[in-house]
Amino acid sequence: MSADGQIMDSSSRTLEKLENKNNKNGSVKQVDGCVPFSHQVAGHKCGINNTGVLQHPDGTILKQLQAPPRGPREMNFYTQVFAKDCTDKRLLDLQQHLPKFYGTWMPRESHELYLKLEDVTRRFLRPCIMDVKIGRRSYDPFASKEKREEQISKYPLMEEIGFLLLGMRVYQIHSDSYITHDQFYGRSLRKDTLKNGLSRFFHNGQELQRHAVSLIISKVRRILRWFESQTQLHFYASSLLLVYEGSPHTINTSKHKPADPATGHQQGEPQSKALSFQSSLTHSHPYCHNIEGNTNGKHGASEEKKAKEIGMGDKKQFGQEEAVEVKMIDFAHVFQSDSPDESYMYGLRNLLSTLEQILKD
Ligand SMILES: Nc1ncnc2c1ncn2[C@@H]1O[C@H](COP(=O)(O)OP(=O)(O)OP(=O)(O)O)[C@@H](O)[C@H]1O
Ligand SMILES: O=P(O)(O)O[C@@H]1[C@H](O)[C@H](O)[C@@H](OP(=O)(O)O)[C@H](OP(=O)(O)O)[C@H]1O
Repeated sequence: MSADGQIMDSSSRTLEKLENKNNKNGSVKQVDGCVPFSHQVAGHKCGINNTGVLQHPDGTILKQLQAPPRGPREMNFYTQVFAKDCTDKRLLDLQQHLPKFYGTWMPRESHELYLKLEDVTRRFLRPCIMDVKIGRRSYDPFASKEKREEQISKYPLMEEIGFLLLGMRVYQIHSDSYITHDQFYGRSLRKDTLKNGLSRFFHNGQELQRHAVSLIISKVRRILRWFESQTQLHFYASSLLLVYEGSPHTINTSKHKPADPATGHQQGEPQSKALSFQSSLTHSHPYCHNIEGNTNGKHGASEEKKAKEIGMGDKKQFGQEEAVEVKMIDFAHVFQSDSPDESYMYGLRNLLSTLEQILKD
């Protein structure tokens, strides 16, 4: 559902309205069937219980508009790129690198606005997810001195490295659980530990998922090509969301396709070729700080449930392309320009060369 309306300043009150406080039984009452999105690995957390991004019952995700100017800027960006009458070839080309945008959404009893977006993790059974901030500066040209200093102090190496791991979640085959790393893990990485730090994202506890690395490299290269072809936009403090399938299960082309939340029409689906990520072992890394509970039983069942929900039957099959996803997200600081976005491209190139190094080892 789309909702026109005045853009409101975002605040922690929103989710209090959206998701009424715990009732006497301790359970959380949801409004409009929306629940906290379980695959968020970074970003602002707002509302009660520190909930951040929400998931709509139709499978899309809802990102609350941030306070102006950030929220309206992000909304305008999505609106411009996905405008039905858009004829700008560069923007049309950009669409494939973004989550699909389904307009704005408003809870029934609130005037708070949300962006309604494709869930990039949706088709995966056990999505391994990483959020990487790209660029040499994580503040925009209009940032105050304080903001600049604050951002620089968080990761002084940003200028030299050009990217920062903000968070990740990696499925571990043996334990049927996820390892997570937060922004402090990313900030702990130095030039000499960056490659191993990044490689943790591709390690399932048994082996390095080399195939996922190379598929992600090709998708990042495509995004780089888009940047090389355009001079009209500059992206600051924007991220790449990298996703690959952590489940060892493959296969079974579905007869049923998930519905497109915008149209109710069925969406495209993964093709039929099986994919197995096979590779050699890498070293373990000292920064692992959190292992999410064993997923046996609970998550095993939810994997099956999800497979059914997304119409994949008991198992899932990916073509090469569909086995990974790389999308640009977080557009609160995108500005018009008339020159190439050298800072973002620097970050992409360094990310690519670090990924290539991982493959060479
Ligand atoms: N379209 C999407 N599909 C799946 N997950 C998403 C999507 N958009 C965002 N997320 C999840 O939500 C997190 C936060 O998103 P995003 O970076 O847009 O929020 P933010 O609050 O603006 O971030 P920041 O605090 O870095 O500015 C991401 O790290 C990712 O885990
Ligand atoms: O990673 P952390 O420590 O959570 O820091 C936040 C992160 O750098 C966000 O990217 C930034 O939002 P912007 O990119 O939109 O500036 C936010 O600024 P904020 O505190 O001003 O919201 C920071 O607090």
